[in-house]
Amino acid sequence: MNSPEILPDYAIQLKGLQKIYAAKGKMEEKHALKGVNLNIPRGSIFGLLGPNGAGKSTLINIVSGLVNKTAGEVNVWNYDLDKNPREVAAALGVVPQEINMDPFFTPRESMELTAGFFGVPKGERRSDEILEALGLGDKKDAYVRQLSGGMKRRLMVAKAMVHAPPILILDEPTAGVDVELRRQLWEYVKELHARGTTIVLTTHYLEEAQEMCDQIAIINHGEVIACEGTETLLSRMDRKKLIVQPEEAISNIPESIKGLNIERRIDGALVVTYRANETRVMDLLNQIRESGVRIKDLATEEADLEDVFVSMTTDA
Ligand SMILES: Nc1ncnc2c1ncn2[C@@H]1O[C@H](COP(=O)(O)OP(=O)(O)OP(=O)(O)O)[C@@H](O)[C@H]1O
Repeated sequence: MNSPEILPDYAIQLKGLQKIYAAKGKMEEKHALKGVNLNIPRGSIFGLLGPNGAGKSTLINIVSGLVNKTAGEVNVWNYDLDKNPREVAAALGVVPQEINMDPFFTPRESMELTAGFFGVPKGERRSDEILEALGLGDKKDAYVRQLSGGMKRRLMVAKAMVHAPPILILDEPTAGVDVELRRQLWEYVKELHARGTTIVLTTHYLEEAQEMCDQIAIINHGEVIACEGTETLLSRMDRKKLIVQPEEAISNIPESIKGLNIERRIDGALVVTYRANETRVMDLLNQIRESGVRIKDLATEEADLEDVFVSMTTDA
């Protein structure tokens, strides 16, 4: 696409974005987005996380023009969605959650059709190069119906990149994709990012988000409840875990340490979650020892995104 002269600070900006799905039949009206403000910096790998039904797909579908917003502003690559929908579409490559592809085309044909749709001149098309990069080089001329689920998903990514958009949006890109293919997909995404593409992704795999994303927004019930650098988000959570392996198996947690935030794992280990700011590990260990538990081994773990996510999205 023709980039505007001045590169935007933000790839995507949302202001007061609202979506109300009208009541239909037995379905009640649903306020799916309740005034979302979000700034997605150009050049970031931005993770959009939230429990099922939080509003992530609604948000992505509005930005990509599949769902009409009820109120608010959407700005993509300095273009207003209401005023310049075509420029917005050209700035985005969108990989939807569901695989939707014509089974009677080959990957190469499918790429060429999409390129034609976006008006990419023949001389500028890079279909083969993109298919190659996604590990589909030897499947270029196979019918889509002959591809495995993981291959189809990678073809969706390839198609989204056909017009070389500066922003790539991936909605749950690795659901149902095996480990090896996931790795391959992420390698390609990282490569695109290194070349300057802004990446926005939703994922249920928090580990993946933690590894991939430099910024993360957490959405819950249609509202953004956190939006920060991944490191900052993790450091805000001063929770740690102390994992104690007892000398002998314990059937019940001793009364005197039940007051701690303690759990017994399936493997018999006792896991105490504590706040590093408030509690010293030595004090915990002393309490455990005094309760009669003989300690065979121990370890500590930092909080991960999973902990942050659970603590933020669990309703009190
Ligand atoms: N077309 C629709 N009509 C009515 N309600 C809808 C429609 N699409 C989504 N919703 C509702 O809006 C809310 C947000 O849904 P959305 O799909 O955006 O969530 P999500 O965070 O993407 O969830 P998931 O991770 O399960 O895809 C949900 O309560 C959902 O039931």
